[in-house]
Amino acid sequence: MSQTKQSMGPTAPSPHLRVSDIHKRFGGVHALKGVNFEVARGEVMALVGDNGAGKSTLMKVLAGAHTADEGQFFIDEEAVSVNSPHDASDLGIQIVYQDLALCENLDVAANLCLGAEPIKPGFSFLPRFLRPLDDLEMEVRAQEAIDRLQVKTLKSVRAKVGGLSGGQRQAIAIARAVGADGSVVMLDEPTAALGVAQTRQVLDVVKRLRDTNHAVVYISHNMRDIFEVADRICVLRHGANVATWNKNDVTPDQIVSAMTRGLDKEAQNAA
Ligand SMILES: Nc1ncnc2c1ncn2[C@@H]1O[C@H](COP(=O)(O)OP(=O)(O)OP(=O)(O)O)[C@@H](O)[C@H]1O
Repeated sequence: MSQTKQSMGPTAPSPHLRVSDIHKRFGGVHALKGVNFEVARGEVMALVGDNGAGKSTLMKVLAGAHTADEGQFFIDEEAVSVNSPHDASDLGIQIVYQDLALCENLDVAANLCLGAEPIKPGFSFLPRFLRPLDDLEMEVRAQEAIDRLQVKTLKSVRAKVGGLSGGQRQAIAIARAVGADGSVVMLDEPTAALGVAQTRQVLDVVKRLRDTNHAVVYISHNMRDIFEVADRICVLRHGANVATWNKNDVTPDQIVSAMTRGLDKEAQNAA
C-alpha cells in the first residue's frame, strides 16, 4: 500500500496553488487516491513518480482537462473551482504538453499570438475573419515574450518554427503558455527528447520562470535536471503521495527509492 506522508518542512513557502484530497477514477482505475499538492510563486515544484503513478492525471486535473471526482482547489488559500481548461486558464494555470502543439509552418511571432492575433486599427467595420493582422504589433508582442524569458539563441521572431531546434521549440511553447500574466506553469517532461545544449537552454528558461515569480510544476524522470531546477520534489506512487521534500534535504537515490518502493521507516522519520 502506498504511504501518504506529506513533508513540507519548516521552510515551505505559502502556496499559490494548492489542491487537497484529489480523487480521480477512470472506470475501475483509481488513478488519484486523495492526493495533496501545492506550489508557491517563485518556486519550481518537481512532480515525480514511476510510470502510472498519476503525474499526468494530476497535471490534467490542475489544468482542468480532467475534472476531479473529489477534492478541493485553492488559489492563495481561497477556495476555487476548476472544471474546465477555461476555468484553469482564468486562474492563470497553464500547461505545456509534451507535443507542444506548435504550428510548424508559421513563424515564432504567429505561434506566440495564435488565437489572440492583434488586428490593424481602423478595420473594425469588417467581419472579424476579414480584418488584416497587425504584423508589426505581433512582432513586438512576440519579442517581449521572448525577452521576458531571455531566450538567447533565437535569432528572429520571424523564423519558422519548423526550422527551430527542440530546445527553442520548447522555449516558444513555454513563452506562449506563460503570456504576460501566467501565474502557474506546468511543464510535462520538457527535456525528454533534448540533447545536452538544448536541455541547458530549457532549464535556463525554467529558472527564469521562477525568477519572474511564476509557480512552476515540473514533471520529469531525469534526476539531474530535477536536482538542478527544483526547489521541492513531490513524489507520487500508485496514485498517492509518498512525500514532498525540500531538494536540499534529500538525495537522488532516496527519490528513486521513494518512487519505486515508497518510504521505509527510517525515511519516514526523516521526511
Ligand atoms: N484517460 C484515461 N483512461 C483510463 N485510464 C487512464 C487514463 N489516463 C490515465 N489513466 C490511468 O491512470 C493511471 C495514472 O496514469 P498517469 O498517466 O497519470 O501516470 P503517469 O505518472 O503520468 O505515468 P507516465 O510517467 O507513464 O506518463 C494509470 O493506471 C493509467 O493507465
